[in-house]
Amino acid sequence: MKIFSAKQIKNWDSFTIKNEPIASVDLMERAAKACADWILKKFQQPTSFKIVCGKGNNGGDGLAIARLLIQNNFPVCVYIAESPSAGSGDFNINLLRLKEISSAIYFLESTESFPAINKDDVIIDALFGTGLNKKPSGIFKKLIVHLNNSGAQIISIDIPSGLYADVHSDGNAIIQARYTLSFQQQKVAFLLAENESFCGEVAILDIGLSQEYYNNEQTPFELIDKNTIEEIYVPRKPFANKGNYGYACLVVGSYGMMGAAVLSARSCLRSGVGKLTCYICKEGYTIMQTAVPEAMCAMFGTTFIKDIDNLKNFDVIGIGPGIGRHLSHKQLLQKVFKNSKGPAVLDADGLNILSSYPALYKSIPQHSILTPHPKEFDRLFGKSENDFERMELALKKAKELSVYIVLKGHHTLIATPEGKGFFNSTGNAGMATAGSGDVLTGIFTGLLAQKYTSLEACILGVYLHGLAGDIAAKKLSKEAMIAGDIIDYLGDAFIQISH
Ligand SMILES: NC(=O)C1=CN([C@@H]2O[C@H](COP(=O)(O)OP(=O)(O)OC[C@H]3O[C@@H](n4cnc5c(N)ncnc54)[C@H](OP(=O)(O)O)[C@@H]3O)[C@@H](O)[C@H]2O)[C@@H](O)CC1
Ligand SMILES: Nc1ncnc2c1ncn2[C@@H]1O[C@H](COP(=O)(O)OP(=O)(O)O)[C@@H](O)[C@H]1O
Ligand SMILES: [K+]
Repeated sequence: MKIFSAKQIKNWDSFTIKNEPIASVDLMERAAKACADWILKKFQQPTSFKIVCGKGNNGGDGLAIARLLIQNNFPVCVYIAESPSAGSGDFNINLLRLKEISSAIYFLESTESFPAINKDDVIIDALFGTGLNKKPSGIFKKLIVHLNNSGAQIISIDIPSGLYADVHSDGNAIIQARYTLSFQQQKVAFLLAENESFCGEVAILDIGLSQEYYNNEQTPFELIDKNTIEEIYVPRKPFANKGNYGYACLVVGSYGMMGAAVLSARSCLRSGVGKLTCYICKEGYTIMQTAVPEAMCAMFGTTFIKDIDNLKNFDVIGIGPGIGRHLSHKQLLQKVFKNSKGPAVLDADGLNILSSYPALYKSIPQHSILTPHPKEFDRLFGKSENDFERMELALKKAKELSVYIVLKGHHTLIATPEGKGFFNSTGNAGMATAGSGDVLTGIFTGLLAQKYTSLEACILGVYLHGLAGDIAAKKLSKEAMIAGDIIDYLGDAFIQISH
């Protein structure tokens, strides 16, 4: 699903109004109705709502929601933050409509007029939406702090007030919502870790914006969903033999870190690869042959010997999980780069070694997949001040090096050489456990070996990994699940996407 910027959403809104056609106030009513329906499902009588509105269309939404809740017999008080700006047209229409059925409408002109809020009240935040055009200051800033300090649950309409949709919000006073009810689609700001404490649970409400605009409008950002996966996934052919599904190599593990090797080997095999050889240190031989009998093993000395022969035999090489940081690994990386038939997969200490030798960056095979978590990313490309900056840098570096950068997190970002950013929609905090990343490396390696393109392997890989993690969390809990469980449920994840 495409993710549009605030400006594009505004244009989408106007396009819908003009081409559906629908009056803008009726579109606002549709948005308010979607919010009110969600709220009515969630909250029972006698919840008392305090709705805080600005004077733009976000405030207009708030006024319309107030009317709909009052019509459903909920106690509602409305507070309008005064400002020199005139209310928007649809705000004014909705104010008149509300005045016909309620007198509990108050204008906030100073801190003294701020309402006392009971912890059991539910606040609806309709102060600013995507039209936020400067840092909230003065009474607005104080109001946001007052609402956050109240201890009451806050439902933000469209976006937590004070948060920018497409750029870093640089110290803004921002509403800390328990729920955000946003229209039509996700916003980039919701997908970045730095905004977690503001957005709460995000619900996306369909308000019927134009499909035609959606189809024709270009955007660099997409959220990976079921539809994306349906276009990529290729079912196995009935007459296939293992030669059809590739020969993968994993350069993994070292003394004390054979677990990473085992996890990546198991997940590679469980991703459908035809054949796998693991290059491991000699201390790991028995471990690997016992834990993963399906994988073949080739051995190095204690810390990997300088040469790996026969790398050219493989369709794809994945390197990194558990290899540690040994001096000889520079040569190892060089060998892998030189002998890769196509893209390679680089993870963990593979990336850390790379970051010590920036001169090697330009010899990374084209369209390789780099899978850093934010700290590894910063080591590779320098420290970023915030998540937006890191995201932009990932897009820039992916283009510059012609690689796919999988920046891991809650919504993992795939930055492509074409300048696109795909956010993952599966996965959960139960996956924040040692070894989850090793599992992902195995999946990418397995998918690449099966001739998925790098982009397809990235998209399918992160989605399956997260989905298997979601199934594991459901069966075992986020706390008790471990990385090996993600592998155990990969099969269920494949079954889900293939139906
Ligand atoms: N698009 C859709 O699909 C649909 C969108 N809809 C809704 O419209 C919303 C967008 O509405 P919008 O464009 O009127 O902007 P909005 O967020 O109300 O803010 C503008 C107001 O805030 C003020 N203001 C801004 N920053 C400020 C600051 N720091 N400090 C103080 N004031 C500040 C600004 O004043 P100004 O600066 O212009 O004087 C103006 O009064 C969107 O989020 C969604 O809720 C739905 O109704 C229908 C479907
Ligand atoms: N809170 C979370 N929500 C969703 N996915 C997560 C979360 N925490 C971690 N993950 C996923 O788990 C994996 C962790 O990788 P990484 O940090 O390399 O771990 P390790 O080095 O222990 O294997 C990544 O794919 C990441 O996206
Ligand atoms: K809001």
